[in-house]
This record gives sequence, C-alpha cells and structure tokens, in this order.
Amino acid sequence: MKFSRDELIKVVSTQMPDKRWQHTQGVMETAVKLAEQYGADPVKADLAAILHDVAKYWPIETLRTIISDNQLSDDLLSYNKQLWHAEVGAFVASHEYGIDDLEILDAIRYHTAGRIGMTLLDKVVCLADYIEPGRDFPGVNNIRELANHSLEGGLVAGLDSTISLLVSRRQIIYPLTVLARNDLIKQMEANS
Ligand SMILES: Nc1ncnc2c1ncn2[C@@H]1O[C@H](COP(=O)(O)OP(=O)(O)O)[C@@H](O)[C@H]1O
Repeated sequence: MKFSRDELIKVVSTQMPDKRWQHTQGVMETAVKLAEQYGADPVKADLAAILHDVAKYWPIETLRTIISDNQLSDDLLSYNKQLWHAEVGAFVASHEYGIDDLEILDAIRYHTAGRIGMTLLDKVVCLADYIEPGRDFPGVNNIRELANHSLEGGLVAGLDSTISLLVSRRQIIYPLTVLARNDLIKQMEANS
C-alpha cells in the first residue's frame, strides 16, 4: 500500500524516541536544502530522510532476522550492528510503505555506510545525516563549512570522522565506507 507523506511521518515518528524524531526532522530539512543546492530531487530527498532511521530502534534480533531471512546484504551481519538499521530501513520502506523508487531505497540503504558510486541522492542524505542542525560532535562545523562548497568534500570529511572514531576505539571498520571515501576522493580529483 502507498502512504501519503503525512501518513509516513505519522508511522515513522512513532517508532523512535522524540530525540531521534527531531534528528530525522533535521535530516529532512538539511537533505532538501542540499538537494536544491546540488541538483538532486528534493521530493525524493525528503522521503528518504523521513524513512532513513525507521528501523534504528528496532530490536537487534529483529534486524538480524530480517537481514538473514530476506538475503539482504548478509556480510553486514559480521560487522557493527549500528549498520544494520539502514539495510532494514530500505527493506521496510519498500515492503511496508510501498516506496518503489530505487533511488530513494538506495539512499536509505547506504545512508550510514556509503558505497562505491554513490548517487547524488545517496550523497545528499548521507551528508545531511552528519550535519543536520541538531548534530553536535567534534568537527561538525568543519563538515558544515565544507558542505557549503562541495557535496563530495563535505561527505569525505563526514566519513573521515566516522573512520577516525572507529580507529580511535580500535573497532572493526565495515570496508565499504573506506571504499566509498576513496571513490569520492577520486571523483573530486577527476573534477578538479
Ligand atoms: N564503516 C563502518 N564500520 C563500522 N561501524 C560503522 C561504520 N560506519 C558507521 N558505523 C557506526 O555507525 C555509527 C553511525 O551510525 P548512524 O546511523 O549515523 O547513527 P547515528 O545517527 O546515531 O550517529 C558510527 O558512529 C559507527 O559506530
């Protein structure tokens, strides 16, 4: 079944604490602005942002079951659980909320890890997740500043901050994020 935007907002907002819904609203606002600035579709950016964290607070065993029962990218299951909600979010958007636009589904799926060959919409949603107004972590203002001038530059700085954090905690890095970062740097070099 297809949901209206208002219906989506209602069903998604009830699946997370207020604070996370506020974050989602910040991502909606920022993703639309970035889409307008960098030539992505603002309507798709808004929908992907509404849904990006829909599964963030689902029980971890539910996420694991959905990923393994539906043959979603199950290499994810041997990496950080924090990555799982993005894959499940795309699945739920498609199977429960009738989103059939692959660009929107991919932007949800890759909003945390990134991927090689990120689309404009992937980049917008992933960067918006780093810099929405409610975010407050060391270096966020630098990422915001870079994002004013370059979508890829802002995103590389965002991914670098995640990679640095993981390195500093000696945590295992899901390699797709490193590949995404390298690919964005290549794109920037090719365009300079
Ligand atoms: N490549 C990766 N490998 C392992 N963990 C990762 C990777 N990328 C992101 N993460 C984890 O996911 C977290 C960010 O997930 P995100 O959905 O943006 O959550 P939040 O919105 O709560 O910051 C990071 O802080 C890190 O712990």
